[in-house]
Amino acid sequence: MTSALEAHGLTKRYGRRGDPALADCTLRVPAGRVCALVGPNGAGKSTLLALAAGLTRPTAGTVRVLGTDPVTARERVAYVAQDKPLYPQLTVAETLRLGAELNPGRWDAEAADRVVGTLDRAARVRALSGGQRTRVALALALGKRPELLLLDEPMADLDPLARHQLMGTLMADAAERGTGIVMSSHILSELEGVCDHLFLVTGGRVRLGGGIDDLLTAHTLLTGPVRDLAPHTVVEARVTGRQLTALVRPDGPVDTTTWHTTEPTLEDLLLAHLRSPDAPPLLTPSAAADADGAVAA
Ligand SMILES: Nc1ncnc2c1ncn2[C@@H]1O[C@H](COP(=O)(O)OP(=O)(O)OP(=O)(O)O)[C@@H](O)[C@H]1O
Repeated sequence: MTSALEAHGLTKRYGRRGDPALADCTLRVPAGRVCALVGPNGAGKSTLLALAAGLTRPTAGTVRVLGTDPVTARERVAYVAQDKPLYPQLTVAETLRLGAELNPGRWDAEAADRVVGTLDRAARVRALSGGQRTRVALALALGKRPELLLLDEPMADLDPLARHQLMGTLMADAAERGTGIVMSSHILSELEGVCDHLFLVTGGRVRLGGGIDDLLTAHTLLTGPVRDLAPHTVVEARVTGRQLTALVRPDGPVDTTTWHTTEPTLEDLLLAHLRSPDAPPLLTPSAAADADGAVAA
């Protein structure tokens, strides 16, 4: 099965000095999935999206999009950058016309129109609010009928109602046409129930990646007495008085006579990994790409 995005040893260094923005990333996003890219400021999320969009070249390693190199894939991919670049002097209607002209044979005026919603078509882009501009940028992206949408913090400046509405439109479209989506976001509540895949990036490295259900079931929250947690892999352990609370990746059955176990929420999982930078990385099989470039089963 073709991957939406596949990276092998992908590294990006902007200058000669300092740490790379992205370091030796090997990952795979299966086609047709809705994938979240999360991580703190400066983690490398935008860099990964820009590499996938073919806007910048890797310093080392490779990235492939829809089975080909990102520049060749551009026609089949829509990318909405964090700053949503648009022509400020054009009206909304002129911007949509430009979208149609730039995408002959592909343009879906109806889809673009749905995203623009009630926005005044005669308004100039420069007179729009940040959230309204986001609508226009997303309309251009969706109107292109892409096979893959790369969205860099798409909902950051939308009000809650608009966010909910637009997310609904995007997801309905993705479900109907099998469009893949890879989007970065800081808003965890925006992702839960919407995304089926997730990558957590910190310091330019992928810490966690795969199907969200697989990631959740690979972890267990334990509470109980302060005891050795071996043989389980400990992501985070905290002691309050005589009680231990730990997020572990079980290695074999957990002793439920000693520990009370629950499945973590997505937020538990992400926060524990963010607080424990030394926890070993984990990619589930669907997110892992073999070192020789072949896709893992
Ligand atoms: N054009 C650039 N020139 C130099 N350094 C850059 C450039 N773009 C990004 N960086 C650096 O690369 C690192 C990763 O930045 P990136 O924008 O990819 O992070 P991010 O995870 O998207 O952050 P945020 O959540 O704040 O948007 C940061 O240290 C940033 O300063």
